[in-house]
Amino acid sequence: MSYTPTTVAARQTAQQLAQFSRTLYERGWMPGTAGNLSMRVPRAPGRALITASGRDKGDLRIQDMVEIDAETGRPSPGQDRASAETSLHAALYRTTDAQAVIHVHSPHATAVAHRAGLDGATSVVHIERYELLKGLGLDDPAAAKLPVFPNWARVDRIAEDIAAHVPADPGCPPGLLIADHGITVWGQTLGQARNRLECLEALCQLLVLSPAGLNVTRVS
Ligand SMILES: CSCCC(=O)C(=O)COP(=O)(O)O
Ligand SMILES: [Zn+2]
Repeated sequence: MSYTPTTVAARQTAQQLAQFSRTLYERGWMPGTAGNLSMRVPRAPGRALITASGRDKGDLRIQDMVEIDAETGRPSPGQDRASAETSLHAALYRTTDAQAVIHVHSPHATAVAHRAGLDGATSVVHIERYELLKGLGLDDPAAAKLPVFPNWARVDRIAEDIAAHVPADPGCPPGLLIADHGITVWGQTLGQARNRLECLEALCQLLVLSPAGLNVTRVS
């Protein structure tokens, strides 16, 4: 059954998600139904909305959202199928201060995720010196260690890797890559998450353009 908001805050959240999704789709970052967005619902502790699975992300409506428990990803009963990647969002709500999470398949981040992914192990891409690092809100804006997680077929396993790594690494930016797949970014608002996404996508573009190549180290 399609989603019907029961509060003004929930309606506004659903509208925001649909609008952001359209913008990201139009940039070419959510091609062919790829990508998913979620946001905690203001004044509804523990609740979040996430995009339904398999929808055209350039043409979402309020009804295309699914209400979930933010930290477990469990959907409220009787709704459409939540994003297949809901557990990634839940892992970030559980382990960070995220209020909003964006997952897209933007081209440069995905290219870096393809090159830097290791077979069955987590790695980090070292990003240094670029001014754009200041857009990530890190304690040390001179360097970031962008993690790259294996793209396990079982999405819950990727979520377990994320929950184990992200809170444990102080150099970890508010974003991560999944090998051969895409990028996930979070923030205190959807706007902040989008700005961080723009910085990381631009940084990945610079890494792809740089003749120095990628500086990748293995974590596990
Ligand atoms: C067509 S891309 C394959 C699935 C994916 O990676 C994605 O981001 C979209 O999945 P969802 O279930 O959220 O539509
Ligand atoms: Zn994806």
